[in-house]
Amino acid sequence: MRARELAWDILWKVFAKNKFSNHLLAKTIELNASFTDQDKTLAYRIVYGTLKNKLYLEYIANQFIDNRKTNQKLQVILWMSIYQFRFLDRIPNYAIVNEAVNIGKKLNPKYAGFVNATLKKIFESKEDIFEIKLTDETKKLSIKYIFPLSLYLILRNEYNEEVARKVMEDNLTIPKIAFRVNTLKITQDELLTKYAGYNLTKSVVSPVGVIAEKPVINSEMFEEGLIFIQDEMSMRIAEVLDPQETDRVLDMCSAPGGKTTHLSQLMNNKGIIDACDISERKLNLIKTNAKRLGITNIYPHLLDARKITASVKYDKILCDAPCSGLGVIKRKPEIKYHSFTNEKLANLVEIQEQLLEKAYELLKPGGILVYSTCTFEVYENNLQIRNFLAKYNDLEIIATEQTFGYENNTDGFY
Ligand SMILES: C[S@@+](CC[C@H](N)C(=O)[O-])C[C@H]1O[C@@H](n2cnc3c(N)ncnc32)[C@H](O)[C@@H]1O
Repeated sequence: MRARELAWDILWKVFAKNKFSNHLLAKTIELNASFTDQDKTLAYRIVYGTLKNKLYLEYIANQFIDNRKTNQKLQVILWMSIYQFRFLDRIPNYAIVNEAVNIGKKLNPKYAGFVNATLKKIFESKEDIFEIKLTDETKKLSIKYIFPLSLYLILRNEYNEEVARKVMEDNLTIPKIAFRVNTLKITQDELLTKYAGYNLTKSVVSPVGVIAEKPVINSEMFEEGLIFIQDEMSMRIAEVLDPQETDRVLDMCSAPGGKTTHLSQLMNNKGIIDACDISERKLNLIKTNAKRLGITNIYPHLLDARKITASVKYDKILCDAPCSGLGVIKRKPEIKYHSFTNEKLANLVEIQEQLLEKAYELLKPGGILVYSTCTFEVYENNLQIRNFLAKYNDLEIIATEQTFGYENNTDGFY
């Protein structure tokens, strides 16, 4: 499989089957051992570039096709070809067209002519096809910021125009490369000195956060378990729970272990952390991560946390609930395009409510519960907690906070 074919395959699965591009890219590249570094870079750039700009690319393509009558597989070929034409230097037009025609031909020999003719028409057009000429201001904003109209309206209704604009602008910025120092092995200052070549700076959001100017995945500091790659705002969650060395802690939805390994770090690798998750694949990542970081006080359980039947009660509980993920669209642009229906929202809200019920049952009197999500959707956040508190008069709220990604160029969290 060649780079563009691979990119098409991944984009198709993201758009048609709600899959996540990072998993698909990692898996497919692993399976294609013959891929050169150049192939990998091109595949990454086309996948992320097309995803990030999809609404704009679609707007351009729709000036040349009837999108209601054109098969979506063909539309994906057009979007990724327009992306290369508009945003990638040094790729000759004939190479873009040839590769696109080959992908079309493989899908259906009849597609080749359509792809060839449409792309030639687009590439030979005047520059003004790239201007957004819509008169409806809301639709124009949606394309300008590459932000689905439905999400813009949710933000506007649930917050206000200013917040909506800032979230939309932020969604186009490049996320920072952030990681957490594993203080079980090294201090933040020691790490900064040892790896000065990475131009590392201290985070202003978390005392163990660090920002790097270049990727740190598979670096020596990563392999040696000195760091955990994590968004800075996500680090705040374990810090807010503030677990102690003698605590018994429950992390209800813990995989792949970002917050649970941080909890362990804050507990000096002492006490007990019961870490549940329903995904076996992701739970295995906790084991791998804990091993790399030198952590031994986490006990992973493959379990639906709503069905925990433990007789023990916990000093501290973290409920980092499954959610709509709208706070992480800067890092995972596909979330914007996954359909966000009322039915899906209602289902998530119900699961979150059931998790909170279980947390209440398992919390010691005087214990502390942190409920967190990576979304700005109020039904999953403020309203969820308001309903929860209304049910029990022995619960007291210590603090609530909704953060948006635009405040510190982080992910958005509740
Ligand atoms: C937001 S992610 C957790 C991220 C994790 N806390 C971290 O910091 O790395 C939500 C997790 O909830 C898990 N999940 C969903 N429903 C669950 C349930 N009923 N019980 C336990 N885990 C669940 C998902 O598999 C997913 O890994």
